[in-house]
Amino acid sequence: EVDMASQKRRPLSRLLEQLLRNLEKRDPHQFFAWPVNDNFAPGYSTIIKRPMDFSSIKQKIDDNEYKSLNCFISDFKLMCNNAMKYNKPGTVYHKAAKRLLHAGLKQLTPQKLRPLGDILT
Ligand SMILES: CC(=O)c1cc(-c2ccccc2)c2ncccn12
Repeated sequence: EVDMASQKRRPLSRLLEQLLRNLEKRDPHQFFAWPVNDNFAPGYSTIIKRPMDFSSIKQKIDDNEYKSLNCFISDFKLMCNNAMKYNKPGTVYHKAAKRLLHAGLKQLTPQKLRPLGDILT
C-alpha cells in the first residue's frame, strides 16, 4: 500500500519510479512488462532460476524492497540476461533484451545520474 505521503518521504522510491518509466519506454512491444509464462516459453521456469520483469520491479519499488540504486540496476540486468539466456541469439526476444540492456545502462551511468544529486549516496 503506497500512500502519497510516504512517497514524498521516500526519495529513492520516487527516483526508481522515474528510472523505471524511462526503461519501460525502451520496451515498446512490452515483452518485459509481465512475468514470462511457461505456456509461451516451454521450460522457462526450469531454465531461469530468478525470473524478473518490469511489473515485479514496480512491485518491489512499491514494497520498498530496494535499499539502493544498485539493487534496482541488478534486477534490470537480471531481467535482460534471463531473456538472453533462455532465447537463442537471433530471436526477437534475445535481440530486444540486448537492445534494452544497452539502452537502459546508458540511462543509468553516473554522468546521467549525477544531476539527481546526493540522493544516491
Ligand atoms: C522476455 C521473454 O523471454 C519473453 C517474453 C515473451 C512474451 C511477451 C509478451 C507476450 C507473450 C510472450 C516471450 N514469449 C516466448 C519466449 C520468451 N518470451
